[in-house]
Amino acid sequence: MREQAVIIGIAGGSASGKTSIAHQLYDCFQGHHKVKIMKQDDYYKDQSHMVFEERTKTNYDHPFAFDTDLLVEHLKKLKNKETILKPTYDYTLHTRSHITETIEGRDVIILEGIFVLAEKAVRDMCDILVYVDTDSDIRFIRRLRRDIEERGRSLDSVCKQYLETVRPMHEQFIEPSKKYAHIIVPEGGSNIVAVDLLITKIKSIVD
Ligand SMILES: Nc1ncnc2c1ncn2[C@@H]1O[C@H](COP(=O)(O)OP(=O)(O)O)[C@@H](O)[C@H]1O
Ligand SMILES: Nc1ccn([C@@H]2O[C@H](COP(=O)(O)O)[C@@H](O)[C@H]2O)c(=O)n1
Repeated sequence: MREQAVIIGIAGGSASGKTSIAHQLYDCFQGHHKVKIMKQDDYYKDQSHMVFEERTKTNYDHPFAFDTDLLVEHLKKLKNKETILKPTYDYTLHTRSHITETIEGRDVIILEGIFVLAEKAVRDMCDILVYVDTDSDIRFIRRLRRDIEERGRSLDSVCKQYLETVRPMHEQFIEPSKKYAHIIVPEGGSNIVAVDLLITKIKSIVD
């Protein structure tokens, strides 16, 4: 087994299927290796000093919304299989939760998030860079359903946020970051062939 962890970065638009692919990779490797899924969203800046109303106005699709310095610091430690104390995020409150997770050294780190490819310091930490490419209408429908069911949002708030920030920021930052990908996966987690190829490639590095 390698002395350093292998870091797989998975980027793509909101609701493109990053989490689904991350879980498929996790399920494949976890019996043989120590694996951890890391969510870039856990590194959204803490906003507990702001009132809730103010937090709803943040642009969550701009790089400034993230504490990228902390994420990179943690990735460096994870690369060397050192332990980190990872923050966790609460989408219903728009800020960090009080829970901190201790993550000990792992062989494989699967990092997923909208800016994994767009942020140079983050992508430079990854051994394999994946972009999940799913059409925007499909992503919007999935996001609408998910945000209402799981993130405590209303139909109006999802539509407003999508038009005001999610869509323009996707076009400005996320879509252009596709050029940094080693592998582009159309149709997200339902693309079994692409996920199989990805698994084969990761195995060749890890084993
Ligand atoms: N291939 C698919 N077909 C139908 N729904 C999907 C598919 N992939 C993901 N979803 C759903 O879409 C939503 C977003 O998927 P997810 O993998 O969490 O995307 P991301 O991590 O990119 O935001 C989730 O509710 C998930 O269940
Ligand atoms: N308080 C927040 C924080 C983030 N978001 C949205 O989450 C999206 C990223 O997560 P995915 O699982 O969809 O990749 C991003 O587009 C933010 O708009 C939010 O709505 N509220």
